[in-house]
Amino acid sequence: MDPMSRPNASSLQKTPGVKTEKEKTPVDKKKEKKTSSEIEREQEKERAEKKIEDQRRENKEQQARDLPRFKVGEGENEITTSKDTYELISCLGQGSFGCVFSCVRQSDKKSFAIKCESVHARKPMLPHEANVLLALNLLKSPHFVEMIDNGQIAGRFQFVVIRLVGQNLWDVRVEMKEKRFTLATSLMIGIQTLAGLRDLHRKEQSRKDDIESWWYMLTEFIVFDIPWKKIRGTDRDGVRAAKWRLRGDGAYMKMLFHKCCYQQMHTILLYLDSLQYGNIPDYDFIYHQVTAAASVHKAELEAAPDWDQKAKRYGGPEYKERVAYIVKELE
Ligand SMILES: Nc1ncnc2c1ncn2[C@@H]1O[C@H](COP(=O)(O)OP(=O)(O)OP(=O)(O)O)[C@@H](O)[C@H]1O
Repeated sequence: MDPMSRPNASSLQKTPGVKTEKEKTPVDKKKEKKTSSEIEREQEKERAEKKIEDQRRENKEQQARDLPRFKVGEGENEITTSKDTYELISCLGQGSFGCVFSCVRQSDKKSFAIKCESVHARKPMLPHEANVLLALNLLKSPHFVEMIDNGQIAGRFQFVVIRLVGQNLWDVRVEMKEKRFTLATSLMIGIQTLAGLRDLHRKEQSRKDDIESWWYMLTEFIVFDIPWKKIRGTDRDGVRAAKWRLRGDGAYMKMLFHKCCYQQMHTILLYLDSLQYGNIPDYDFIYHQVTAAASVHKAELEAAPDWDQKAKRYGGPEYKERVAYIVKELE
């Protein structure tokens, strides 16, 4: 034996946390002894998981290849429909299912946004979104962008051309000082998004659920340091559990809104919990709770929003009460 390879005292030293043969109990030994069918099952599971993962990756790569291969000044930077040609200018963002570009309509040089989705998307969303936009455009809702054109590049992607708007609220908020909105702006956003949901809910069934999501959005704006902020992302169950705690734990809810708006936000949540899935929520009641919160805390809803301090006052659409709830019109 080569003396260099002979085991020495140090190589036989026990690894911390690992039991020696002598220390192992019968249960430990049983655990170690996997039957061949158990090993096979495990290997099969691993192979199946890898296959799913590979398919997912391939599908994503395929989708990326389908979308416009855009590069400023070169690449694919024009999309033509039967109505017009749109020159792509820049990439505005990527959603969960495609990408959005700013573009210029060639006939009149007006700017728009163009939203594209691969025809290989696993759960196509754009056709549904286009239908919803069309219906909302018929209703002339000021809370949704106008869709002016749509089409498809065969085998590659489908697209809608919509009005170009400003940055999304998330990005606007991140750019704010302290990354948060003032109470007045938060409540004003609450009112506008509530009115938007009310318009949207003239096609839709999930009204209660949507208003509940709206409530959590507004809570994040008002409270800022929400308990589920740190667990956002992958841990959906953690977020759900933290949100549900608000329902059963009165003290927790009070603590969350200890600075302001407890009364009104609590009333809205109790009201939402009293609704059934198919009920049409009383949007005006919720609106009155938000305006009550503004008045109690002296938040001026007519003031210029945080992102537009040059404006003298808020210039967006106003919440209209007692709007007739026309469900039939779109059916
Ligand atoms: N009409 C538009 N005008 C200007 N920017 C837009 C417009 N539509 C979308 N964007 C930008 O593109 C980004 C992606 O939009 P998209 O609608 O695909 O996804 P999202 O609404 O952010 O998320 P999700 O994929 O969950 O719906 C938006 O966050 C926004 O910054």
